Amino acid sequence: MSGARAAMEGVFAGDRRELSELEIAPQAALADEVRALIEAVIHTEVPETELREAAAAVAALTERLNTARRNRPPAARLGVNGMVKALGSPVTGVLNAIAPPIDVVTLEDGSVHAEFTLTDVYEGPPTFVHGGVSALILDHVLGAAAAANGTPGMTATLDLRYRRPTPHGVPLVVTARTVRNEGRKTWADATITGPDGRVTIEATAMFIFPAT
Ligand SMILES: CCCCCCCCCCCCCC(=O)SCCNC(=O)CCNC(=O)[C@H](O)C(C)(C)COP(=O)(O)OP(=O)(O)OC[C@H]1O[C@@H](n2cnc3c(N)ncnc32)[C@H](O)[C@@H]1OP(=O)(O)O
Repeated sequence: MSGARAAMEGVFAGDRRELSELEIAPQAALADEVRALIEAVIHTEVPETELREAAAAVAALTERLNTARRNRPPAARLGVNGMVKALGSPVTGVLNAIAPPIDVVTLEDGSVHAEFTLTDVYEGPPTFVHGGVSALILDHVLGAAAAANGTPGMTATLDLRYRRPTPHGVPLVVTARTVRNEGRKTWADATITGPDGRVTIEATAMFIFPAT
């Protein structure tokens, strides 16, 4: 079995250490603090001596956390369809400080939906979200829609149409749905919508369940 096929099998099978909600909470709280730290590092104007002290303090913390490590990011069976959620996902992972994180829900009609706000940590052009960050989020929700359809796959193609800039610091909506499946291939469509109700990005992707 190739790495890709094994990864897809893992979407539905529990092949990772699974944490309970009680185990997740304190580690998610730590990730929240690190998220705030990332923002503070970008915006701080404290003097150089304080920056050096802060760097040493963070290095000491990292060393402390590394005294007991897992060899893979953990998962939790909190999703629908018996799907396992990757707690370290850069989009939805509550344990990943670089994830916003976005809470993606599956609706009764099989589409997936999330409401979220991105801070200027994800800025590309001034005041707007980086296009690559939007692509990351869209790839994820498109993949989640394919998985929610019972047909997960690796992203084979991802097409984006950036219709207008996506602002940060305001509520955004992302939705995705599976539109077609043929054998190992699944197609899905998605949009990101701004607070004025206008679509900022349209996306379509094709996912392939690996042969081997
Ligand atoms: C822990 C769990 C968490 C769960 C969370 C759930 C949500 C997760 C959301 C995460 C979302 C994030 C997701 C991610 O980030 S996935 C990461 C990004 N994607 C990749 O890295 C994919 C890399 N590529 C591959 O692994 C393989 O090439 C794949 C699997 C895609 C195909 O390799 P395979 O060996 O199986 O294919 P085949 O050669 O037998 O060809 C079969 C057919 O497909 C056609 N074809 C092939 N490639 C392409 C292409 N690129 N465009 C168009 N067509 C293509 C080909 O012509 C043929 O067509 P036909 O002749 O039959 O007509």
